[in-house]
Amino acid sequence: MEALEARVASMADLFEEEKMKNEARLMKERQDRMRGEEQVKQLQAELGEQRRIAERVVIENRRSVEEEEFEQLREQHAREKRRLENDLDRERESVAALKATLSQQSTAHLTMESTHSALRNQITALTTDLDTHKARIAALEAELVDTKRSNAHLENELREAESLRRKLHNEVQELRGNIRVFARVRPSVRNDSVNAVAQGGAAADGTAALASIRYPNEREANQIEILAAGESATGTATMSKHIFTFDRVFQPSASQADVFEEVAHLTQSVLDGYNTSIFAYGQTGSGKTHTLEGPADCFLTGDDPASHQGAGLIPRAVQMLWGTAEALKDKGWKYDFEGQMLEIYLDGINDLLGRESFDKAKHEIKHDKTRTVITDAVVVPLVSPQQVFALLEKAKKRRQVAATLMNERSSRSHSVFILRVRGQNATTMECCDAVLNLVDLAGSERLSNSGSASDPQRLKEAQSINKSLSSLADVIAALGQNKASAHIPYRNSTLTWLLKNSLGGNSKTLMLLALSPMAAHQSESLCSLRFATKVNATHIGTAKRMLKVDG
Ligand SMILES: Nc1ncnc2c1ncn2[C@@H]1O[C@H](COP(=O)(O)OP(=O)(O)OP(=O)(O)O)[C@@H](O)[C@H]1O
Repeated sequence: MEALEARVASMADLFEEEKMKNEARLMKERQDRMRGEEQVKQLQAELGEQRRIAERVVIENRRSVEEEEFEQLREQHAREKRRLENDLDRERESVAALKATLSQQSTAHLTMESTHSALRNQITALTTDLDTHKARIAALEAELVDTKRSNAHLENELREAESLRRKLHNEVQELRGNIRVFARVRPSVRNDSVNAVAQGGAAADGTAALASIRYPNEREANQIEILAAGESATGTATMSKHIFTFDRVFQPSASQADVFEEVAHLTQSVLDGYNTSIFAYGQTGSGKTHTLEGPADCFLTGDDPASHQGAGLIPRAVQMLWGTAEALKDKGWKYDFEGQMLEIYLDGINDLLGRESFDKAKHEIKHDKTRTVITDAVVVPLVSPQQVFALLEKAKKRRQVAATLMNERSSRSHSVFILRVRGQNATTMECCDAVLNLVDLAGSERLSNSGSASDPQRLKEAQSINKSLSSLADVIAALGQNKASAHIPYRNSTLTWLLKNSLGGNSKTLMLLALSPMAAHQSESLCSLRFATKVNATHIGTAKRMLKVDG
């Protein structure tokens, strides 16, 4: 009990102690709270003060920003004002300009109105004119129809007249005999002076002396006269005059077109079925190739070498034959052409269109009644003048190759272009088959002038040329005897044997004698002129048309 009482007493002490501690703590807490509240009040007062300061700062900042903005706005307004003032000035100026334009345009408008009314009057007048013209055009159209009709009629008549002209030309040709000789004297060329200087025969001014040549019968243009210095039997110097008459003589001034004009009809007769041969004869350098072909690059002159003013007989004849064949289509004719290009050198044949660039084949010439065949030689169907020119150029190159290989042999070989023409007329059932030979003969100079004395190859060439040219003369002379039984020595040379079917009574022959104008060549010219005179004196009978009617 005592323990319990002691315990209660200690517990009461503890309780008292605890109570006192609590009160002390509560009092302390009250004190702390009172101190905190004071601090809070103080802080709140400070905070209020800070807020006021901050608000003042904010207000001041805002005011300064607003002042800046105000300043910017003021400047912007000032700028805007200036810009507007400028715009206003400009607008004022443009209004002033527009006012000026307006006043001009009003004036222009007034002018235009008066022009307009004048034009309207003009239109009325023109409309009246137009009506008149329309009526006139209608009348002219009617006239044109009439003219076309009468043109067609005239064209028909012209075609018939052309046929008649061709027939008459052939008849005249037949009456005059079928060998014609034309002589052509070439102008002096630069090479003449070069050669004369080289041979010491040039005049003091470096030019070569010209032969004394005259053309007595200007109107007929068929005579040439050469005045040659010589010696009498007693040794006195003499001057002899040699006059030669041919079918036509061309002076150095004659153009290629002038020469062709005279030869055109003859070449054209191949379309009528006449075998025709044209030989260019003369000494080396006398103008044979120039007359037949033209300048060196004559077949390379664009698409149409025949239109070149220097073009020779061959390109012109080819162009004309194709043109005429085309025109004759209206009359029912259809023509086929084929060609061969050969060279005769040392009496042998070289095929200039052969497969090899230098032909080594041995060719034989075979004849039947109308046709001549050269074995192993190329025959090319020809479809256009351009194709012919290309082949002629090829042949020319081949000849040059051979010439380079064989020392200028082109002057010492004959070149033969054979153009075979076959025609058929579906309306009349006529058909024809004829050949045009265009032959550039080798230089005709005599042995003494051919440089053959010192060179055996030259001697062989010169002998071969002489043989073939004299065979040609013999054949022509034999044909001139006009005897059915006469022996014609065609076989004496490859040239005459090749051309057998195109020489003689059945065909037309033209010898184009080329002559140099130079004094140094005068004696050769006289020889050529004498040869041509013999040919000209030959009268070969009537040419026969190689024409038959089918059915
Ligand atoms: N009518 C002419 N007009 C202008 N030049 C010409 C005329 N005839 C010839 N010639 C010129 O004279 C020179 C000799 O002519 P070309 O070559 O035709 O002679 P050629 O007789 O054929 O000679 P070759 O026997 O050597 O073949 C060439 O330069 C040629 O251009």
